[in-house]
Amino acid sequence: MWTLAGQGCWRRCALAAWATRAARRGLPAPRPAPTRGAAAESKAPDRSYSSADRKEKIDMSRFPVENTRNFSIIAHVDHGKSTLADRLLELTGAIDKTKNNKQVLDKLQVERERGITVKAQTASLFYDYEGKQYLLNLIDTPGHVDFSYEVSRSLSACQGVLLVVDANEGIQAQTVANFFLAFEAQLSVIPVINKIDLKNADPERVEKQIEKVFDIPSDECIKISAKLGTNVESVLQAVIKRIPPPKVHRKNPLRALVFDSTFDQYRGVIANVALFDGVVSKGDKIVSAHTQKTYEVNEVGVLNPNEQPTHKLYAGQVGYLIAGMKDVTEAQIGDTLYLHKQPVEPLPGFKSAKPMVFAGMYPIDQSEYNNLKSAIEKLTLNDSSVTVHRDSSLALGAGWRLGFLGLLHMEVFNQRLEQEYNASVILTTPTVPYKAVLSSAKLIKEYREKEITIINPAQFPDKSKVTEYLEPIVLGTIITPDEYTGKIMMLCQARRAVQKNMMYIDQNRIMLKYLFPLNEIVVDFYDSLKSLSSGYASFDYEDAGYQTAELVKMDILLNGNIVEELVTVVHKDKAYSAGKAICERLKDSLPRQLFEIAIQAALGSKIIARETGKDGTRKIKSSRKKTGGPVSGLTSDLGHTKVYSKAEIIKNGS
Ligand SMILES: Nc1nc2c(ncn2[C@@H]2O[C@H](COP(=O)(O)OP(=O)(O)OP(=O)(O)O)[C@@H](O)[C@H]2O)c(=O)[nH]1
Repeated sequence: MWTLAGQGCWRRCALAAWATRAARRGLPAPRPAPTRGAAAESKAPDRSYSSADRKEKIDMSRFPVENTRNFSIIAHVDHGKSTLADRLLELTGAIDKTKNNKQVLDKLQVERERGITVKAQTASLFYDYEGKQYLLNLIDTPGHVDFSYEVSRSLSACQGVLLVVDANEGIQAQTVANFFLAFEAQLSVIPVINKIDLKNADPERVEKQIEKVFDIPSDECIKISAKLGTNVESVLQAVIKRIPPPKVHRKNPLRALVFDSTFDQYRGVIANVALFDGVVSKGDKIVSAHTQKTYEVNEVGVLNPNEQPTHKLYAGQVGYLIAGMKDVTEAQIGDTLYLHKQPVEPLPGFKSAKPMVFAGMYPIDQSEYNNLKSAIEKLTLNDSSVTVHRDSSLALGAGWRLGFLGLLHMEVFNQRLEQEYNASVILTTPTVPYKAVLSSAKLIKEYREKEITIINPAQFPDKSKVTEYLEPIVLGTIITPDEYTGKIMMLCQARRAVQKNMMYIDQNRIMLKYLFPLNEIVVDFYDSLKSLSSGYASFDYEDAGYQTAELVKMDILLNGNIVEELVTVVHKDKAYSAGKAICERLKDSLPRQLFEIAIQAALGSKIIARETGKDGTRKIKSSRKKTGGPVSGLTSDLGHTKVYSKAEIIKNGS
């Protein structure tokens, strides 16, 4: 069994291993800052590669493996990753220095509107240092937990990371989660303390936190202001000195990992590749290990940060490749590309993402089904963490049941469908994936297995047909000033959480670890946590498997008829309060009718809550917030979101 002491022991072992590994890797101690002359020399970018010279193809053979570094920027949300990336792009001449450079790598409309990174973005930087030309491949990653799959994938193309920590906020929950992703991938970690220009910045306190939690000596921290550009040059130099070059072989046959891809309607699939072996150039015949199809390479290049064609790409380099793949199913993220007639052992690829919430997605009009299908296929090429199953509903017709990594992820996917593919959808109640161990021989025969996963509450099997139900659980990390600890503990208890660990990361900040049932945190836990800690507590979670739970299926009836799309699964102890909340919300949200509507929540044949709907029509506000906020479509949820009728959605056009 997992005990408090056990966990501490695990962390100590992990950190000890980390320290040994760092020492074994021979990470150099931080060197003295370069002399003014050296810094001034390295500051001048080599204009032969810069934005002024985009038409010339870059000769990538000028960058031997030992002069190549691949690194990601990781951090808690809003700690300044994208701002640091802007400064690094400016310093290396990839973009001109103007006041307008704000989060240049956040290219998607949704990222600009919400001010968050949702897609990892790559940029190849060219940098002269101590008389050598370096190729620095940077990947800017998202900070929010819902997009951590992007981070773990990006790390597979890197040998090191810049771990950015806000000098005022200090280590937060996602700093810890992201550090351990890098640690497990055995990457070199360079801690960067950002925002030292802030009035309340306390970089010395943050240094101590980093030493205590990650066992990284405080003199390895680099203190910067990404906003003002203070000391950013030393970050580039640390990348060169402390991150090892990739271990690759240019003389071996080509082995390229597709770590991201997008679909362009004119050019087909554009695959982002990291070359582990060999060379690839225009005209080469390549094979996809996944589909075994052969293609001719039309273009290769690097992102600087826009596409810049090159003659070739060499092992150790990260770039893009276009090879006439016209179908979105042809370029899978995680695929290995190799040269025709020179087969290689495919690279391990990526662990597939584990969806945390599922929701039904339907076209508003069934005649739009094929267009929506094509839009979902193209978008899931770019966001491979979304899982798609076909589904259908009596009221909504043919559609899909989509799996997302969280509610923000679901909202962002929905928003991207609207903005990038002009697709309007109806989205149903989000639900977490429950499991049931079947006892009914008939059902076992039907499903062909004893333990089934239920992603649609309408298909939740009756208690008489199962041995036990299981619910997904997560290990949550909360970091908070200690004055809020009591209130937070009460909140966690109310959410059926079990405390696993508690430690001070400095004099007045505490890190709590809890095992939570996923359905207790997926909707509004973060908002409650923020509000009772005046915004100071942060939260992150990771999958922790399943636990036995007393679950019940709750039907919602309108005038005695079960509405399949509103069926939910709840914990037995919370059924009454959840039923009451849903009925009350429905009463407020249903369109005005000429007659009374009985709104009921029922467990089997037993009615547990009732409201009478008369004139509850309310205008639907289409406000969007950074987290939470309504999604378009027919959604009730686990008792927190409004319920929109299909007619309302069409009428309001949201
Ligand atoms: N004062 C100050 N503000 C900064 C600094 N660096 C970033 N910021 C601000 O912090 C906010 C968040 O910066 P981003 O670069 O978007 O942070 P991020 O880590 O990329 O955010 P996500 O991608 O959403 O995780 C922005 O308002 C920046 O202007 C800094 O050095 N000093």
